[in-house]
Amino acid sequence: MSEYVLVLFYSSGGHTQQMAESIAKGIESAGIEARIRTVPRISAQTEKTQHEIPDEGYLFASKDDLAHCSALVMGSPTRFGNMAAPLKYFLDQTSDLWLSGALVNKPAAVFTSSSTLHGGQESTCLSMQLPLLHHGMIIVGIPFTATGMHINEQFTKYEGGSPYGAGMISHKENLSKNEDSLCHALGKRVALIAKKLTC
Ligand SMILES: Cc1cc2nc3c(=O)[nH]c(=O)nc-3n(C[C@H](O)[C@H](O)[C@H](O)COP(=O)(O)O)c2cc1C
Repeated sequence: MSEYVLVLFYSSGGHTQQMAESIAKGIESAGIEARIRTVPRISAQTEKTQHEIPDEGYLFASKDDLAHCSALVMGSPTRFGNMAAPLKYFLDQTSDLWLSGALVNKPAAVFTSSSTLHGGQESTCLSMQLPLLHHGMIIVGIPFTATGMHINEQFTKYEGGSPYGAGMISHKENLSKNEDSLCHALGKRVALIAKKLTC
């Protein structure tokens, strides 16, 4: 079976998706396939349901995508300081993987995009790590030695990115240079750790 890192994200406005794509480039720079998958919006019983295959964009993740990955990088917009419900809904259907220990000892990292600097990026990253810890995954962060995390830059910048995970402040259209560099670094780091753990 081929080795891949699953980049699992939800995005309604495209910012978190940009991060997922940058992280995927970092993963592939380490010589492992990045499999990008999203999750459907949640709809109430009274609303129309979505097709199994989305009309556009990335495929929806299956539980098999998660069960067989070598590592996971998971991202969501910040929603009231926490992950968005569609991603949580996907995770809430993974009890069987928890019971079988399918994700135990696999590396995992998180990322988020929020509209403001103090809008809860860190609480979102930390709370996204909780279910992954329950699954027995090994949490990977971003060291301060990474370009864009240097202490002088952290003191002055109005950008996302922390030791807890990659971040993007979405008042602007695109990832800044530092944010992009931290997404890339996180993807590469997770992929390199996955390689070391599997060989
Ligand atoms: C219901 C809701 C809650 C949100 N909560 C926060 C928040 O707590 N802090 C914040 O800075 N931005 C918040 N936002 C803004 C989004 O985090 C931000 O626009 C994000 O970049 C969207 O990502 P996307 O383009 O990938 O969907 C919220 C947006 C929505 C719709």
